[in-house]
Amino acid sequence: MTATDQAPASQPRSRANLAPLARLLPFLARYRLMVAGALLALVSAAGATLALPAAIRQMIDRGFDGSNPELIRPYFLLMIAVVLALAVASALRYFLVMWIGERVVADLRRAAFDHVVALDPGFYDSARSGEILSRLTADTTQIKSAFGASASIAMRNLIMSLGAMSMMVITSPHLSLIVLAAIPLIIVPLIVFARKVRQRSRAAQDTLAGAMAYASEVLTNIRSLQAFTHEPHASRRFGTDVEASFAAARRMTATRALLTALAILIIGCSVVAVLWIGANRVLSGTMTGGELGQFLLYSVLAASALAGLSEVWGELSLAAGAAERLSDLLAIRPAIRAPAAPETLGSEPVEEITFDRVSFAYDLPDALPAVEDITLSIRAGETVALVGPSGAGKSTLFHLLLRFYDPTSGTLRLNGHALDRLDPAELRHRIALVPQDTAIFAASIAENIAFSRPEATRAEIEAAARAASAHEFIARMPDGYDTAVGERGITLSGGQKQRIAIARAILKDAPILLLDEATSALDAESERAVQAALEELMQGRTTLVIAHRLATVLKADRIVVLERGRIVEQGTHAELTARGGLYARLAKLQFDLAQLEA
Ligand SMILES: Nc1ncnc2c1ncn2[C@@H]1O[C@H](COP(=O)(O)OP(=O)(O)OP(=O)(O)O)[C@@H](O)[C@H]1O
Repeated sequence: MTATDQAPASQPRSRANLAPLARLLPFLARYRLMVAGALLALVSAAGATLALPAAIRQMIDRGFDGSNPELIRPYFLLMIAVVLALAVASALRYFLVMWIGERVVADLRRAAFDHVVALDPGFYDSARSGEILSRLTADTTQIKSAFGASASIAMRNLIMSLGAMSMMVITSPHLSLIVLAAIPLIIVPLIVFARKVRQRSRAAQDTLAGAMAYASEVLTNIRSLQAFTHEPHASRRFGTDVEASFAAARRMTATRALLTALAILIIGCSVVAVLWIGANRVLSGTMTGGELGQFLLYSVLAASALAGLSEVWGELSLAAGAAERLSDLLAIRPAIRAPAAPETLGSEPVEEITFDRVSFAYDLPDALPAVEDITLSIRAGETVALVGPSGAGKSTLFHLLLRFYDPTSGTLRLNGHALDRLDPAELRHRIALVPQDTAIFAASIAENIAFSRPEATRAEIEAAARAASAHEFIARMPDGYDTAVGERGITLSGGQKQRIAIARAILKDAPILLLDEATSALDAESERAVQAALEELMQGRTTLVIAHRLATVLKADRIVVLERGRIVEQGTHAELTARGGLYARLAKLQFDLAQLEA
């Protein structure tokens, strides 16, 4: 699966109803006071806006009849007071609502991140990490606008449209009837057009997301790209995607422009019609000029509030889609959890690791067991080498020991405690893993080593690096331990990365060591440095090693040979070679070369 395949799926989906937004109410409930303040500001601003036309009417009807110019003054003063209230309430509303939006989304991002990093590796076997990332970014941003700006606009427009329409009826029931009859004429075409705009904007977004996913894939693999001089092809492909997204955006903009023209035309014609009918009523003396002015202002307010509502509806429905996906993610329970009352290892030293008839199959349709009926006991301080063809189940044994998965049947124990009776964190504290591919983060060398123990002092980090034969190459770097290494350690060689991983494990100083030897060949000097570092690391620890090097196998106390998930042979190098079984064949094939090199 490529990032390109993921992109459209990771776009926020819109929802016909807004119910999923309610699932995020607990996040909002923490800030009740701010919400109450925002509502108060909202209602005050709407009230002030609705008071203006009434003040204007008084001004026209009383002030302009020419009998007493003095009468006009209090109305101007009143209007200034109303404008002042409007300004203060609007600013407050903006600040509070935006604050709530930003706060809720910050909480949501933290909750979602904490949640996804705690999910078990089994979840990530089937999940798309691109999609999870987009939930953390795109979906939360969508929700921010819903809880922030859009919610505020929607509520203001709802209150304004209801208020303005009520005031219209109060001002002139007769004219209101005419307007009410015209409302469907205005709204239906607008809704149809708005839907079209929404569809087109989705299409534009999806095309762009595809282009961006492709760009990110290209940048991640920039070296392969340039090695294969693939740049012109990549530029063409990206160019085509960007042009397609431009075309989609152009279509959306054209529809939107048409929608604007239509809206102005329909609303304008309705206002002129009302004005014409109203003017006739003023001329015939059944209505005052002020009344007509007031009515017109209310109808303009109501119309713009309704138009605003239809605009934010799209925004809110996108947010509802985002909220649904995010709350689904938050509702996933990790398969691996600490039991309610975990047994504890306390300060017990590691005495024995046992696999008791352990079988396990990955959660895939029709998956064969990755390991089957494994019975194995490893004593404290012992070094056991796991050997076997690719896919034999060696890494799976590591996954089970780290309790990334629970076995399908059988039990793993540490000092007699079944692993699922322990808190996974306590178990993992006792294990140091040196994987084949070292995860290097975009940070300094020191921070990368301290990954296994972030509170370690510089002296401890340096001691670990020395023990891992890494100090020399680090000291030669421009800023020593403070040298920043690129994302995924692009500036480090294979052997250097391995020694960083070993330094990490030394710093962790855990009693159990799981070592997945790297298969990639190193030059003789790096090889010796790594080997020396490993020997230092294995000192006094209970070690399980997936062995690819003859030197490692020769030093192991015991070799366990796996084939298709089962243990087929066990013994020392000499015993197993003498037996002439799978190990003898593998050793001949794999290690002859190594011996030649040595
Ligand atoms: N995350 C996973 N999801 C599904 N199946 C998996 C997963 N990891 C491994 N498998 C399958 O389980 C079996 C055992 O794999 P495992 O990685 O344990 O073998 P291995 O002996 O470590 O191989 P190698 O030496 O190539 O790393 C294989 O058939 C593999 O396809």
